[in-house]
Amino acid sequence: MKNVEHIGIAVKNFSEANALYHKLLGVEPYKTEHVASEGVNTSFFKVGGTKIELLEGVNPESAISKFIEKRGEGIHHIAFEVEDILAEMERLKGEGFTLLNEQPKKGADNKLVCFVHPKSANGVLIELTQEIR
Ligand SMILES: CC[C@@H](C(=O)O)C(=O)SCCNC(=O)CCNC(=O)[C@H](O)C(C)(C)COP(=O)(O)OP(=O)(O)OC[C@H]1O[C@@H](n2cnc3c(N)ncnc32)[C@H](O)[C@@H]1OP(=O)(O)O
Ligand SMILES: [Co+2]
Repeated sequence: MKNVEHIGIAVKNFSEANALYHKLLGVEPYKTEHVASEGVNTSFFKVGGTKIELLEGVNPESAISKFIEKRGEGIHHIAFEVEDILAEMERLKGEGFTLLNEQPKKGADNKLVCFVHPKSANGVLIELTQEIR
């Protein structure tokens, strides 16, 4: 694992949350992206060497909508950047973590991603990300 690539924050109102983080961080999001496969709208803010990813669910089945329904708004996941996602998935499986996808899938911001179940990681949803080269 290289660095914390982003922190994902679940929000109810995307435009209000973007305005708030703009005020908080003093920068505009450098990108917004709809990811249909996850049922989310995302926006990304650069902060130091990492990023904040705001996530809004666009349908009730989205992981973000379910999370907000159960637990309210807030930190949803931590994403770590990896050099070789397949190798890292194998390593984590070997260490007893529960992976939520068998194969890397396309995430936002030009990344391949894989999630680790929060129940196998002290209640924290972990995302592995590898840049698509
Ligand atoms: C935009 C793409 C990508 C990127 O490029 O960055 C993203 O970040 S997408 C982000 C959204 N996508 C995902 O989160 C995909 C992975 N998540 C899942 O597969 C599911 O959300 C889940 C983690 C398996 C939970 O789904 P499910 O079991 O259907 O939901 P429940 O509501 O029943 O939850 C079960 C249990 O887990 C707790 N939970 C759920 N989400 C989280 C979380 N983010 N962090 C910590 N705990 C979480 C939930 O509270 C339930 O616990 P109990 O109530 O104790 O049973
Ligand atoms: Co993410």
